[in-house]
Amino acid sequence: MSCVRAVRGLAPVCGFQPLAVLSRGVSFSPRQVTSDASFHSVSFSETDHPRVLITGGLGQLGVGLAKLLRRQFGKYNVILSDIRKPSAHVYQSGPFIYSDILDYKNLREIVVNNRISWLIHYSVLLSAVGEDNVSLARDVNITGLHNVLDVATEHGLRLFVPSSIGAFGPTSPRDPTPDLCIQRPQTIYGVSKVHAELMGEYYHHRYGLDFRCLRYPGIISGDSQPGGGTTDYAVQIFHNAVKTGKFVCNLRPETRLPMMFIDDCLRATLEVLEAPAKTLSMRTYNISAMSFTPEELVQEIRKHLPDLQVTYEFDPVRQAIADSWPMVFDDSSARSDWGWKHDCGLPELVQTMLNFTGSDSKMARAN
Ligand SMILES: NC(=O)c1ccc[n+]([C@@H]2O[C@H](COP(=O)([O-])OP(=O)(O)OC[C@H]3O[C@@H](n4cnc5c(N)ncnc54)[C@H](O)[C@@H]3O)[C@@H](O)[C@H]2O)c1
Ligand SMILES: C[C@@H](O)[C@H](N)C(=O)O
Repeated sequence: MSCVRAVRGLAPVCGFQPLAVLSRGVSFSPRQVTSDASFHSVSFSETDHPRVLITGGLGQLGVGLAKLLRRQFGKYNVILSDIRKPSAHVYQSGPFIYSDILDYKNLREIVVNNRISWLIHYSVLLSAVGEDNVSLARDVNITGLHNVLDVATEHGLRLFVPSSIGAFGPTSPRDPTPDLCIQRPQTIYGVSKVHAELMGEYYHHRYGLDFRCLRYPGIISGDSQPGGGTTDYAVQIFHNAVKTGKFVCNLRPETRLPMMFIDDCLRATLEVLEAPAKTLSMRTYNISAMSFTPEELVQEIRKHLPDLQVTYEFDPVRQAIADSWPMVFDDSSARSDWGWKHDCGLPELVQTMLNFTGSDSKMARAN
């Protein structure tokens, strides 16, 4: 069995609620917003489909999300953006635009000129690279978030910001970790994620911003590389297993972390974005699929590649981060509120990843 499934049909979604609106340097009332066309968000009755902007879209998750959303809403209704140069394939597959999340005016211009109605905020420095450059992580993850919150509020956008298992810390309950509990993360990444959750919920409460947030586990993908996180080993092992038959793991064998296949993660994102507001009892949800240790992953891969050789040389920074994160994620609220259900467990994940990396390396050898 592999982890491939059709996306649910598009349900109609409601527009933003015209409560008091926040604007940089300008304060205006809901009535003024309605009368000023240049500040009015696109309502779904005008277009049928949302107009989507994805920030930080050239990382591990953005290209896959754009592909999914373009299938659902049309190629030209989904714009990828980043500060990096896209590959020829990405550039040819749909609209791409340069956007530095720290440039507020540029962000606003893109939203206005393209009549954006959904903003999906993926720009980030992940947990391990964030510890290498705290000041940049603070800028991108916190100042960038402020820019996105303001532009989304000002223009009545639906805003999705992912959080992470990294939003929890050593004093959180780790097995299982519920939606609501102590959150005292010990990384700049985790601190910025708690900040994003709280700011988004505050803007929802204070200004009516349609903020939606999922706490993703470590995400495993075949056709995109992770960007410097603690869970990266669980992607890299497949590439090494297929190419060289050897892998050096930077976490200890018994380190248990929640993980998810990318297709489940992206589908969850679309589902929560489409969920009628009345089904959301919260604005920030845990989502989960499986939890495993490096040792358990190796055992599962060895069912297909019995000669795989693995050694463990743990990286102290990543190990300390992993030891402070949830081991098992409780996502019962997402399941009961808006019907979240994962498709892919560990055996299916391994089969799917080996199919992908195997065919990928055969193609590379043939070229
Ligand atoms: N991948 C995972 O396992 C995982 C797990 C939990 C949560 N998340 C969250 O999902 C989102 C996407 O994650 P990802 O794995 O694709 O991240 P990634 O690190 O792979 O990609 C992040 C992107 O942000 C871009 N970026 C950096 N600085 C920027 C700036 N100033 N302006 C615009 N873009 C900038 C980078 O160029 C990069 O392409 C993030 O919010 C992340 O925290 C990811
Ligand atoms: C878990 C997640 O947020 C990311 N993959 C990281 O390890 O930093």
